[in-house]
Amino acid sequence: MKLIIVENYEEASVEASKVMLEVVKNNPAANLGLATGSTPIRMYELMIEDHKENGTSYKDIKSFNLDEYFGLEASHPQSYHYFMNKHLFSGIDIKLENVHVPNGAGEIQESCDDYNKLLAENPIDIQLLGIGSNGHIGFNEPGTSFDSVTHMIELKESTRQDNARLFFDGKIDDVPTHAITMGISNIMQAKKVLLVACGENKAEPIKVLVEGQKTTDVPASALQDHSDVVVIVDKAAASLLTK
Ligand SMILES: N[C@@H]1[C@@H](O)[C@H](O)[C@@H](COP(=O)(O)O)O[C@@H]1O
Repeated sequence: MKLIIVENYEEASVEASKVMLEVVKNNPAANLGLATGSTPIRMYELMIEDHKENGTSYKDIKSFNLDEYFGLEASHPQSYHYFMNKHLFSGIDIKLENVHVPNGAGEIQESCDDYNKLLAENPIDIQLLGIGSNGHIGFNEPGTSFDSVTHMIELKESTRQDNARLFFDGKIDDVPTHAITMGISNIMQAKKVLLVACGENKAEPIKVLVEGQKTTDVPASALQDHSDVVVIVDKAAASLLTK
């Protein structure tokens, strides 16, 4: 695991965009595993700036998002599909037919099976991850099996609170109770993983990921077994690291 500790969110975003852009520049037909949440927003802005200034093209890139709220259509302003269009896809030249987000508004088993098939056919070159304050990756909440593939999950109260605060004007009742997420086994199959975490509320799960024992209580700790992981954290998220 390569750990990069930087001063703040802006520096973390700059470092993360360098890692993503290196993959895209080396392989203009790469398969990108993408993430939502507040953390990647600035990194996506930097990718758009690079596309406009340097002409990096995404015309042969395919994208595969980690997760989607269950019950929200892609057109819903709080859906992760909508988030991706707003924060990244509308600013680059990716083809919309090459964009993939789990279907949160379809029949559950069919949506999960379709996504697993898609991932099996399109190996991911780099998987971007944030981390939940309880250590979740994607929406794989504590207790999820490391063998899991794309599945439906019930969100923890703390996760719904975190996401209500950041995206739903604090209204927890508006946050869906379930989501469809890539499983931990899908994530582990990516050739490279880039995890970015900023802020004090990420310090506990980052400590377990970097220095702790692998445990399903902190799903991100599964990454200890991946051979190519880059973890970028700001000082606050690194504040409990001792080694
Ligand atoms: N499903 C997403 C995760 O993929 C993301 O990593 C997490 C952290 O979000 P933030 O970056 O806003 O802290 O939020 C959500 O739960």
